[in-house]
Amino acid sequence: MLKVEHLSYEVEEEGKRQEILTDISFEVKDGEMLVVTGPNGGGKSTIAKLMMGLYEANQGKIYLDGQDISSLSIHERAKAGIGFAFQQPPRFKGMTVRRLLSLAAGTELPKHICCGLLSRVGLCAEEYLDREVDGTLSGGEMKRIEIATVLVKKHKLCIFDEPEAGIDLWSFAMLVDEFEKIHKNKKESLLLISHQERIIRMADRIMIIDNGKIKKIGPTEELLPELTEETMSRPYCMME
Ligand SMILES: Nc1ncnc2c1ncn2[C@@H]1O[C@H](COP(=O)(O)OP(=O)(O)OP(=O)(O)O)[C@@H](O)[C@H]1O
Repeated sequence: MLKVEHLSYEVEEEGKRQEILTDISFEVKDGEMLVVTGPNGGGKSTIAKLMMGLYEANQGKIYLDGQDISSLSIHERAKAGIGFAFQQPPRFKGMTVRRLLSLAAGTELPKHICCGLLSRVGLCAEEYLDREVDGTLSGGEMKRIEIATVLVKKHKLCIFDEPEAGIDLWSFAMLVDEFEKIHKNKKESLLLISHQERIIRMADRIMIIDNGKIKKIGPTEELLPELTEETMSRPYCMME
């Protein structure tokens, strides 16, 4: 289980301190799917980056299965069982897709396993295995390859930051199926940041982040009607 207690994060810009997140506390239980949503700039990606270890919180603690992981590096958190896919995946010149998948798996993967993984995210495997993970891949291709690096092995917690961004409708449907499978298996917990109604509907619970604070957190059946109503009356809107 992931347990987050009183997390705050601030940055310094031109000598002025700016609070990005204030007193964030929540849990993701074993096998649970928590979807984080809310207006642009609210602080969702910052939460994901704090969980991954890309940023260090100014205050608060993060526990994974009771272990305090607050000061562990990205690498150590990955070893502790956190898998993550960024909103904008990094590119690695000189590294092939097959090598990247093997690195994520922690073992040299045979061709048929790599092909199976790429097919799960809607990529025609043979075409991509020897491609470099560099600027020649489109945003949507890169995004799907990164999602495949999370699917490559079991994690205690998988974090996906806006997996829908830049993905075509056909591939998106396949990704939703993958998330559903993980969710039904109940062997991994899911923390998904999304604006997509299909993903939000799959959640066990929803957390709405607005202006650096938890605006609401609760069961999907309770929050979804409110969320739908609210988005109709303000500019923030969920994608159907
Ligand atoms: N290092 C930083 N320096 C200054 N401001 C930052 C920094 N990181 C994040 N911010 C600001 O913090 C706020 C939250 O950003 P974040 O990316 O977490 O929002 P978000 O909810 O994920 O938004 P979106 O839905 O657009 O992806 C934004 O206003 C952003 O500009």
